[in-house]
Amino acid sequence: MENKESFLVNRLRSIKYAFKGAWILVTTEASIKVQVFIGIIMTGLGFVVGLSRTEWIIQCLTIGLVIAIEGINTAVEEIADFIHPDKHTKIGLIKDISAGAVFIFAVTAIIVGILIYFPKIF
Ligand SMILES: Nc1ncnc2c1ncn2[C@@H]1O[C@H](COP(=O)(O)OP(=O)(O)OP(=O)(O)O)[C@@H](O)[C@H]1O
Repeated sequence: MENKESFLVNRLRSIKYAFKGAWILVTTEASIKVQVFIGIIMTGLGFVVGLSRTEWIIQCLTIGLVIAIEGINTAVEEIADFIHPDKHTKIGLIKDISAGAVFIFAVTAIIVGILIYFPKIF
């Protein structure tokens, strides 16, 4: 019972830290703010055009993944700056690769958006 309680307390503490991290991202990171803003606009647009259940699922997943990957990119940048605050080609490469991963999914999200909205608008 004691183990079960400490497990639950630990899980709740992890959720608290995760909320704290999400709050830091949403309130301090310009790129995350932009993605959240786009997510809100797309959600509004979804109601306007009347997305199907499947389209809502795909849109929610896409918006969530864009923001989550952007968040991981921010964490990579923070680690890079922490372990090596000065300029270094390796740090530049690490940041470029991390930004590249964000870019790949951002392009994917645009393609998903075109596939969902193009037939509804045109
Ligand atoms: N310490 C460094 N050493 C070498 N190159 C760096 C370093 N820091 C940044 N760079 C180069 O500058 C680019 C931008 O880095 P930066 O940390 O400013 O990211 P950013 O995309 O501007 O971040 P944000 O998403 O916070 O705006 C990197 O992708 C990398 O090419």
